[in-house]
Amino acid sequence: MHLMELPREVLLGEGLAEESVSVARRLKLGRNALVLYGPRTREIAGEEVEENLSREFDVSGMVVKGATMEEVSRAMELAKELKADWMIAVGGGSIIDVAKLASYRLEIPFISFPTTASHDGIASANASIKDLGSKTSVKARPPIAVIADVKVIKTAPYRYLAAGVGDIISNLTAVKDWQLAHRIRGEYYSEYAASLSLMSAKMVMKNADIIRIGNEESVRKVVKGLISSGVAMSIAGSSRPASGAEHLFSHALDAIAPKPALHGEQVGVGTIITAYLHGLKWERVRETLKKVGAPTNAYELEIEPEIIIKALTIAHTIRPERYTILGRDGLTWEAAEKAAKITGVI
Ligand SMILES: NC(=O)C1=CN([C@@H]2O[C@H](COP(=O)(O)OP(=O)(O)OC[C@H]3O[C@@H](n4cnc5c(N)ncnc54)[C@H](OP(=O)(O)O)[C@@H]3O)[C@@H](O)[C@H]2O)C=CC1
Ligand SMILES: O=C(CO)COP(=O)(O)O
Ligand SMILES: [Zn+2]
Repeated sequence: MHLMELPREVLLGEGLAEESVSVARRLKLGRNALVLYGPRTREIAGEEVEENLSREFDVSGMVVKGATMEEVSRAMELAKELKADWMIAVGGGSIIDVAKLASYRLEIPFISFPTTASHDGIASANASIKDLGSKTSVKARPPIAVIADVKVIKTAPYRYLAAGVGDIISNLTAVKDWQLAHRIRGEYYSEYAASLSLMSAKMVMKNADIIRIGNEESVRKVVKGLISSGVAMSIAGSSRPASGAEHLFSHALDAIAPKPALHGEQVGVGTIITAYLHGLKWERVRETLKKVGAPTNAYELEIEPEIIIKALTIAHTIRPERYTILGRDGLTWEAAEKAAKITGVI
C-alpha cells in the first residue's frame, strides 16, 4: 500500500494572519494551540498570528532556537503540558521542521505559516533536524494546512527568494537521479510525482525575469513551485523527486563548511554540477540562477574551492542507499575538480 498524505487547505494571499483562526475553526483542530516562531519571526508575524488566535483559542507561544532535537523535545514537552490539540509554525524552514517532527511524534496536526520562500519543506511530509543521527530529512507528516502570506514572505531579504529558486531547480537533477535508480536498482518511481516536480522547475526557469523583480507576483511564483515540490515529495512518499546528488553535495557542505550558505543556495550550485554530470544543459541552470541573483559559484557562496571539491568527493557517503549519478564510489578528487572548473563553480 502506498499512503499519500497531503495538506487539506492551502491559502495563498495577502494579510492572512487572521485566516489562521478560520482555518483552525473549519478544520476543527481543537481548543488548545501552540504557536512556534523564531526570535525574529515572532515579531514579523508570530505575535500577530498568536493574538488573532487568542480571541478564539487557548494559545501559548514558544521561541524555537533552531532545527535541533533539543528544540523538538522542548516543543513536545510544552505541547504535552498545555494539552495542545494542534500547533502552528510561523517561520523559516527550521521552525517549520521542528513543528513538523514534534507534531508528528505527538500525533497532532500542525499548520505551516512560512515567512520565507527559501525551501520546499513548506508543504512537505519530511523534516530536516540537524542532530537526529541523519544529515538528511526524516519521515513525518505534511501540514494539515499551509497559510502563505505573500506580504509577510516579501519582508524576508531577497536572498531567501533566490534560494527558493535553487531548491526548486534542483528537481531537474533529482528526478534524473531517481530515474537512474529506477533503471539500475529497480527503485520505486512515480511518474506523476516526477512530472509535478519537473513542472515546478520548468516554471521557475520560465518565470526567472518575473521572480527577479522581487514583488508580490515573484513571491507567488516561487511559493507555488515550493508547494508543488513538497506535494510531489508527499506523493512519492520520500524526498526523491526533489533531492538527488545536488542535495547530497549541500548536505556535505553543511557538514564540512565553516560557514554554510542557505540550503537553497547550495543545492542550486550543486544542480549546476550534477546537471553537467548527467550531460544535461547545465548552462541553462546557471543562467536561471544568475538571472534571479542566486549564487552560481564558490566565491558567491563564500565557501573555499577546496571545500567544494571535498564536498563533491564525500557526497555519495551521506545517504548511501540513495543511488545517484555519483554512483557507489563517488567522484575522484580530479573528476570533482574538473566538473567544478568546467561549470565555473570554482
Ligand atoms: N523538510 C524539508 O522537506 C526541507 C527542509 N529544509 C530545511 O529548511 C532549513 C532552511 O530553511 P531556511 O528558511 O532557508 O532557513 P532557516 O529557517 O534555518 O533560517 C531562516 C532565518 O531567516 C530568518 N527569517 C525567517 N523569515 C524571515 C523574514 N520574513 N524576514 C527576515 N528574516 C526572516 C529566521 O529568523 P528566526 O531567527 O526568527 O528563525 C532565521 O534566522 C534547513 O534546515 C533545511 O534543511 C529545506 C528543504 C526541504
Ligand atoms: O531538501 C529537501 C528537498 O528539497 C529534502 O531533502 P533531503 O531528504 O535530502 O533532506
Ligand atoms: Zn531542498
